[in-house]
Amino acid sequence: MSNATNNNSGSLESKFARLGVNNSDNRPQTSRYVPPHMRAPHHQEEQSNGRGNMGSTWSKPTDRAVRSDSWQSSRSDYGRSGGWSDKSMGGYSNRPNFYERGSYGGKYARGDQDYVPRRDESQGYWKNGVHHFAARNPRIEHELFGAPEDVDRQHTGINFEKYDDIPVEASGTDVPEPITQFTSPPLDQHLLSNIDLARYTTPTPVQKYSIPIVEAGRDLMACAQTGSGKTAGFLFPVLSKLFSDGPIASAPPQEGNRPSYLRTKKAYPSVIILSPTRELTCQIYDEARKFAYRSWVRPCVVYGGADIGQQLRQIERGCDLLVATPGRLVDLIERARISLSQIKYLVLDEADRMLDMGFEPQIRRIVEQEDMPGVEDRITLMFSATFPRDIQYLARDFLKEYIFLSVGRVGSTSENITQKIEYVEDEDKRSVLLDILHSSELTGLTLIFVETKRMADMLCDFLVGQNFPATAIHGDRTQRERERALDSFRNGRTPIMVATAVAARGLDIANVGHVISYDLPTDIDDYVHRIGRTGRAGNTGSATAFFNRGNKGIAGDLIDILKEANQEVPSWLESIVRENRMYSGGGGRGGRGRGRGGSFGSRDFRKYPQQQQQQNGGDNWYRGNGGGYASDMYNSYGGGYGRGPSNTSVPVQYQNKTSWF
Ligand SMILES: Nc1ncnc2c1ncn2[C@@H]1O[C@H](COP(=O)(O)OP(=O)(O)OP(=O)(O)O)[C@@H](O)[C@H]1O
Repeated sequence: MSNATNNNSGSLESKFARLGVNNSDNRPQTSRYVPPHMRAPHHQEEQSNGRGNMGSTWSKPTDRAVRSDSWQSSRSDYGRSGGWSDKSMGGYSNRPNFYERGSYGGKYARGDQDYVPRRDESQGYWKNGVHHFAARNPRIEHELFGAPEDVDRQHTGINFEKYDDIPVEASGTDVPEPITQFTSPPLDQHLLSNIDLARYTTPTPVQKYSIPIVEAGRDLMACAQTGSGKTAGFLFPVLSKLFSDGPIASAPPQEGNRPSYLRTKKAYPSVIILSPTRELTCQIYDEARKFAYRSWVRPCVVYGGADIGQQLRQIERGCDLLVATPGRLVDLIERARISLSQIKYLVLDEADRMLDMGFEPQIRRIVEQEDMPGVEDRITLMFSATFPRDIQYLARDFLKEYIFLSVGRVGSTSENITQKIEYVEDEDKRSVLLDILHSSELTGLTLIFVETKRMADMLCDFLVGQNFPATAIHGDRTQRERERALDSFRNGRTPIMVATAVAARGLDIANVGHVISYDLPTDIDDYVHRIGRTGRAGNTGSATAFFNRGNKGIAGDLIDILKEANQEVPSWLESIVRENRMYSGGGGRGGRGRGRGGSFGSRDFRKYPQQQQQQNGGDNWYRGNGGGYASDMYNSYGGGYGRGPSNTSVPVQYQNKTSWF
């Protein structure tokens, strides 16, 4: 213990010295550490002197186009009661206005099964087995694909090619050969033209494998590092097939003998993509719009917290690909506005998070209890950077003969992210944070993760009070506030955002240079996703975590993650883990052990024979129904989830984290 403390105090004191702290100001010192905002008394004066320069080395993100409007005045959207004149009124300015012209109704409007009409001028259509494309539209193209020099678009970074060095493992029967280029063998020509517009030149490893797997009609569970292109990994093969095959030929079921004026306009999408958070759902929708540009496929989006009337009007005009959060989708099904009877592709993105958030009943209802075709008659895809074992239950029920694809170690972080763990006591966190924010090394946007909504508010207020341009995003803010916050972060008006786990998954924001885990999560997978908001698409980024004894449950997993990504492991962290082990009698870790072994491996549970599962002892939750989902990857769990052998019906207990964020 003393070892850890000493190491830490050493580092704090050296910081202290480095910063030239003047101790003679006789301020009451509640801590040995002196916050930067208290160090130089004249500092505040500088700040109040007009715009100043924030009185620090803090500078506007250098590589970002600086808006001509007052940076100071747009320091934060926080606490404002309105006055936002932003035309988009939200973070997704490239989302279409749902009241676009040209409503032509849904797919079967003319009773012609092979006719998907054009719904607006940017929409193509399908007729007599031929895909007719809409004319190109420079305005929409700019809105969807931006310009090459746009700073708020993700550009591939220097390490993009290095993705190819990551080992890939694909298990299952008859795994199709990966492709090497989008053009060999080629994806649908129209999709290729949209990929060109998006300026993608080479597929990432997950795309190289997922494209032929899905095109071969196989189910897939894919796990690849954050920021490595999983979204296109499922969108490309699905859209390519839809573009070349056209709409499903079968007619939707009739609505009985109800008179036409009583019939609701029901949508019959071919693709459903479920995702856990509203922001991620919108982001996937934006990607779908890009790659479905000018085609017959019309993407739509529905998510909670937004006006359902508007979403219904959008769907009424035709919906071939629906991106949805589970709760809102159930709502629309109950209102008989969506039928799942024509679903050909079901995608579950970040499925593990959906379980964490307590969405399992809704997901099971959508997939098993409505009119969705059964597992044999649809293609089901699951994508995430982490696959904790709970998700295997869903896989067992939702997927058939699936291929398990792991790009790199399941749940590992990208080496593009430089990780640093700092020992910081709770009472020192604000000061250390200010230090980091004042550091001249900081470039780009900074995302700060905290555990509670209250803390997000408090920390944001504190930062704004310190003249930092900050905003916050969490589940207690209205959807509109969330979108505004994201928007002002994304475009650099408030280059600091304090967030709860609501922003942890999937969000792809260009130029996030630094992720700070102000509070560490209790689950290592959450840590992996959070830091994955930086270092995306081959770019580099840094992540700093504040660790103290309250986080010791995650220490062992943290060390594994650091070692795997070739990061420096602080000696005090190793001491804490050793101490933990001694304290717990040499047993496993206190937290969610990952049971890693070897330098590379997968978690395809089907690969582990039943006998081996039993040998792992205490956690043999396999099902005796021929599946054999082993748990040896999690052998440090130490039970608690015990699922008796062969078809017992002990309910699985999922930790519901919804209230946390
Ligand atoms: N083949 C490609 N070439 C260039 N850029 C790509 C390619 N595929 C994806 N990208 C870009 O990489 C970024 C990250 O992609 P994406 O958001 O799909 O990652 P992800 O693996 O889903 O991450 P997460 O696990 O955080 O959800 C996006 O900005 C996307 O536009």
